[in-house]
Amino acid sequence: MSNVKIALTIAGTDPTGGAGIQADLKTFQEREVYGMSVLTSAVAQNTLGVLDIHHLPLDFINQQLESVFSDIKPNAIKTGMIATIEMMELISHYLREYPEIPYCLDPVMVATSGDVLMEEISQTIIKEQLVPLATVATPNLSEAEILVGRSIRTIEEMERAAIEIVAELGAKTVVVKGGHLDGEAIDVFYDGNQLYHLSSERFHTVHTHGTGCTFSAVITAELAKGKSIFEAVEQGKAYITDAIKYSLELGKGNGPTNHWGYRLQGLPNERGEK
Ligand SMILES: Nc1ncnc2c1ncn2[C@@H]1O[C@H](COP(=O)(O)OP(=O)(O)O)[C@@H](O)[C@H]1O
Ligand SMILES: Cc1ncc(COP(=O)(O)OP(=O)(O)O)c(N)n1
Repeated sequence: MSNVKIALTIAGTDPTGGAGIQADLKTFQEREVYGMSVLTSAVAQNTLGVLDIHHLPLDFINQQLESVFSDIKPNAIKTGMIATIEMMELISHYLREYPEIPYCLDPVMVATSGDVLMEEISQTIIKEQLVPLATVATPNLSEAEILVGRSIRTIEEMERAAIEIVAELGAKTVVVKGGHLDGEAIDVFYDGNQLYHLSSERFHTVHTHGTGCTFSAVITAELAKGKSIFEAVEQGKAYITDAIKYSLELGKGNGPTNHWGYRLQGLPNERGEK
């Protein structure tokens, strides 16, 4: 029996490879876990934005899930773009069947480009169906705002939202990501008992497409290896920091991060920063 650890992502696509399933699989590979993927929506997008979205038929998503679970059981699961209520219901059914598998919920709602990746009506359902199943949820500021129903502009407000997402919405733990605030890049982690700040310098770059996907994919990979949630989140922060620092300057808009950036630690980046 193989000892290899296995991570599954259930998400949409990015043909330019910076976000979605493509980013998740690259990250799984870099973290040395075997990556599997179930596709929810095919998205025509690039570094400038989203052109079009095609949702896969529900039956076909179900067949993909059946293909995976009837053959190769993952050690951890991540969900990204789940656009419709029907998809959420289907996926939550599988998650409930395997409560022993750690689950990282990246509640993807809107891309950095401003394009909507989830039907508005599904925003309520994600709260009810998916958040309570999450081992760790990783909302960015605007997603956390939708989850708690008020604006979040300060670290204290991030902390209050983190506590509420665990205590009232039922996630086991949460990271409220501060990528869209100013100053240091501070994420707030709440484990149900204690609040932690994960901070890094802020890089002044437009190349942050897919940061959230990549961050949550690292967390999933580390959970698949049996790491604690805190260790997984710390690793996610270290990895995404290097991925942004050594971003590849690709595309005409908000380019992707560098999924092998952590291997370049200590070297100067494209902007001459060490
Ligand atoms: N310019 C930046 N410099 C350093 N870290 C960043 C920057 N932008 C985002 N991050 C980090 O990347 C991760 C993803 O955050 P965020 O961009 O808020 O998520 P999303 O991509 O879901 O909007 C977080 O750990 C955040 O702190
Ligand atoms: C298919 C797909 N899933 C998720 C996203 C959003 O990715 P995220 O990591 O939040 O980064 P931005 O795109 O918002 O920079 C996506 N774009 N596509």
